[in-house]
Amino acid sequence: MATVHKINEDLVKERQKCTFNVQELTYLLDGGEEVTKERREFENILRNVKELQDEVPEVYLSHKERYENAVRKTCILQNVRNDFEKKREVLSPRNIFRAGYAVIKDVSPFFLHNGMFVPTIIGQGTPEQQAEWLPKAKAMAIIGTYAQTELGHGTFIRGLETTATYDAKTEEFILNSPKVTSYKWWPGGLGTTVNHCITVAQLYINGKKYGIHPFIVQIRDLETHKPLPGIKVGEIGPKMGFATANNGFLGFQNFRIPRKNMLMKNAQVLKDGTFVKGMNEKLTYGTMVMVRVNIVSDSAFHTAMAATIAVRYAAVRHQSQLKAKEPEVQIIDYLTQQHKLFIAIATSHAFSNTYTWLYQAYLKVVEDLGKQKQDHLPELHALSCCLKATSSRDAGVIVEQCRLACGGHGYMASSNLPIIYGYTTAAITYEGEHTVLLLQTARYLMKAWMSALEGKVLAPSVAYLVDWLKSDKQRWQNTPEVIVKGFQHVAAGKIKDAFDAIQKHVKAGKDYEDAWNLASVQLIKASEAHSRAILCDGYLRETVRTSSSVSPSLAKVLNHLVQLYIVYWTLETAGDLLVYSNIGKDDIAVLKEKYEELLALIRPNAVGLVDAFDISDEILQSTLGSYDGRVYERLMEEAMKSPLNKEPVNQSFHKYLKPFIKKAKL
Ligand SMILES: CCCCCCCCCCC/C=C/C(=O)SCCNC(=O)CCNC(=O)[C@H](O)C(C)(C)COP(=O)(O)OP(=O)(O)OC[C@H]1O[C@@H](n2cnc3c(N)ncnc32)[C@H](O)[C@@H]1OP(=O)(O)O
Ligand SMILES: Cc1cc2nc3c(=O)[nH]c(=O)nc-3n(C[C@H](O)[C@H](O)[C@H](O)COP(=O)(O)OP(=O)(O)OC[C@H]3O[C@@H](n4cnc5c(N)ncnc54)[C@H](O)[C@@H]3O)c2cc1C
Repeated sequence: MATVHKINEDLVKERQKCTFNVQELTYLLDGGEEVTKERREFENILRNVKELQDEVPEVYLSHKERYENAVRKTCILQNVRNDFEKKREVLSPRNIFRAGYAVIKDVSPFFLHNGMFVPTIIGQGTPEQQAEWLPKAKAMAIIGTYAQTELGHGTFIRGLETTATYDAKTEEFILNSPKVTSYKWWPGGLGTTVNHCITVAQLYINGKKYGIHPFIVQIRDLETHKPLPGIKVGEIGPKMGFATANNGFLGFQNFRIPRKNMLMKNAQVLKDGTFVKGMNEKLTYGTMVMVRVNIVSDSAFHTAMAATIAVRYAAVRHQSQLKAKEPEVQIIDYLTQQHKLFIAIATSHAFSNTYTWLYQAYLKVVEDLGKQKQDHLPELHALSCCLKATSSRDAGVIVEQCRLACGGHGYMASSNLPIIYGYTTAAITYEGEHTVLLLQTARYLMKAWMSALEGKVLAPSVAYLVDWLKSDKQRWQNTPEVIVKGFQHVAAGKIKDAFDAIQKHVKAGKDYEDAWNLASVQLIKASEAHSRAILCDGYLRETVRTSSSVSPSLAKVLNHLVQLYIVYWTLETAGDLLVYSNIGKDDIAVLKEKYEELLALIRPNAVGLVDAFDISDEILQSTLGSYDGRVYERLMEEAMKSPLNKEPVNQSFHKYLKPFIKKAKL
């Protein structure tokens, strides 16, 4: 029987102070009581699977052992999931995603199968293609990944070099990687796990190039798992994080696949080699849009994980005295600590709220595309780019801030903060590099500005540009609504400045492309300001919307959090607001006080707020952040698992140290 430990007394007191119902907030964050129950039930089943408990912490395993252990556990997880889903409805994707952390400390080698392979078959395949591959993929009779990036090109996908040449005689495509730079590089699970992949390649028919298209390719024998003839595949080696994601490389040499393997929901190649264009060639990029939307949700979760660890630790940790002769204080009582941590909680809420509406917008576009309507696609692309970029970047900063807030112990692998950081920082690059995505949004913003100048009606997310052009800047008030308008003014001002900068360079004789490059620092700043305005506006709206359907005590806390988020960003960007809005120095001074008041208001609820994220110890996997707060005991228990502590004297003493010391004595 597992030993039940006493909960740390500080945490007990913190939980007694909480002014709202923690469970009510958990249900709200999960999207309903039923979702929470489903999640807890599944996590509980996993908790009791003995084979999922690691005897040796993953960190002490070799690269190879770590991978093999991850595959072993991922297979068990999949089987448990299949059994669970046989009895009930299919688990929600977010619940599956969360449960994965309880099983594998790092990233699953199946991450890309569920994250991109299956969604691409759904998003890019015809009904016939879906009927052929989806049942096998969903049952994991075939395991796949998404192989787009190459050694030479990741961002500029029109420049990909893998070729798919159509041979009308045999009705096949011939895949080739002409140069070393054409090798696929990065796809998760590709190294040694998957037997299929979606390969994105340049289509050639009768010597003519038709751009990039997705192909479903079997790369390994289903029985022996050996690479098929014409396939060169392997693992790319250790990285900063993603230790068990099994990222791989892949090259093709005259590798033939049947015509039906080109995913043809959009463009098609007919038997005789006729190319039929799709409604919009950018629909080929559809899976990336979906994943960018999901990354906003991932960012919310990673921020919640880091906040949970750091807030609980800050409640348990005592260090230094505020006043002489008084006991050492809980570090959470230092205002600077609250400044580091409470924004982490609020940020997670901001991203969850943003994901809620962004995902609805995504579903609406998918529905519209089904009816051949694509009016909202450019706006969704622009939103998903800047919100992916900003949420992953902010999450990276917040996770690092939480690590710093844990002092030296935050640097321990057993705190789990390094792994969480590895995860969040990877997301800043993958699925569209940060700057590149901000520039995609900037492209949309420049067009929107032009339309605003022409008096056209704009899409809702940029409608503030028209308001800004029409009205004088509104009189400043320190209310959340007016501050959000202030963020919109900053965004509008920066968009105008970037636009004018481009025009200035063009007037001076530059090509538009060069002018764009010369203005690109301003362009990314405009895009960032737009993201912040969208995040604050959406977070405020969602909070107002939900506040009417929750208890008054919870509504009050949610209101504190959204205000904290907005005031924090006002103070962080005060310089911009002074330039572009009517805020005055005195308003900023008042907001500084307001910020301190909000920290004080949130303080009694800090532990309750992170408890409400309801991240189980198995998922958190942190010595510093466990629910019972046994920080020091756990640190010592984990240290004792070090193989170096398994013997009183390590052999290196006899081999090297002893002779070395002896020599030094002479
Ligand atoms: C809860 C569940 C959680 C699951 C989590 C799953 C996680 C999965 C893990 C993922 C691991 C990582 C995977 C990967 O990284 S896969 C590889 C990702 N690669 C990229 O993202 C590449 C980035 N590059 C691009 O997207 C394009 O090259 C780029 C957009 C930068 C440029 O493309 P292109 O050169 O073709 O286009 P232009 O810049 O010339 O623009 C032309 C117009 O096209 C519009 N456009 C561009 N992209 C899109 C799009 N996706 N949708 C709609 N429209 C698009 C663009 O706005 C231009 O329009 P205008 O001409 O009107 O301005
Ligand atoms: C952990 C991880 C997992 C991944 N998983 C997958 C996967 O499963 N499948 C897959 O296909 N890919 C995957 N990738 C690849 C990933 O999508 C690319 O690395 C990413 O899109 C960035 O492309 P790049 O590496 O070519 O960067 P580059 O484009 O070479 O970026 C280098 C620098 O150049 C700048 N730059 C590039 N273009 C421009 C521009 N137009 N304007 C201004 N600046 C520019 C960038 O801002 C950046 O600072 C993964 C990557 C990582 C790190």
